[in-house]
Amino acid sequence: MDFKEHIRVINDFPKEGISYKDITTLLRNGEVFRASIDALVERIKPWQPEVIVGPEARGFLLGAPLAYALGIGFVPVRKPGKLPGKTVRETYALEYGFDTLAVHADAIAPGTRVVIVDDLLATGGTMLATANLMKKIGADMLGMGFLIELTFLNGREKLTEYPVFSLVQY
Ligand SMILES: O=P(O)(O)OC[C@H]1O[C@H](OP(=O)(O)OP(=O)(O)O)[C@H](O)[C@@H]1O
Ligand SMILES: Nc1ncnc2[nH]cnc12
Repeated sequence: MDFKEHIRVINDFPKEGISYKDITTLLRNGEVFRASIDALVERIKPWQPEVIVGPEARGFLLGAPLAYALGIGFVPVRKPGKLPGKTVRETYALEYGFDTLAVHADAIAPGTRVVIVDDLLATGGTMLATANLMKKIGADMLGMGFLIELTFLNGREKLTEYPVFSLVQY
């Protein structure tokens, strides 16, 4: 399956100079959506994770069905002020701005085998912040998977501690 054919590219969104990779066109096609989850399952199952972690918002769209397919739990990493319990936080830089991420402090028991999934790797700031949150709560980080990687932004250089894969590259 050529996932790129189903990803819409919109130039100058959300700011001039950004070539936005829109996955809504992939998600709305049931066959392609399922194939993308199946492809993630194939890559991630051998790592034998106990929990999938996904950052808000697009990490939920792939992470939750992936966890369901693997028959394991899903832990959301959220933007601040959204989680009701005690949280740990990390601030990070985006391709277009700054943000903070938070996770419930008790979301994952120390030593739990965790894989993080997101739709897209750009500068790597989101994934590094998510990995740092996992470190803070004592998770055993097995690796990270992405649907899309923007290779020219060298996000992988921030993530050299971990195995990283992506299904399509720009
Ligand atoms: O590698 P980075 O430079 O950190 O960029 C990648 C992140 O940017 C996008 O999320 P965004 O923050 O736009 O939020 P959204 O998922 O709520 O749309 C994307 O879904 C990744 O999470
Ligand atoms: N170019 C891009 N397209 C879609 N989502 C993004 N997140 C960060 N950079 C992005």
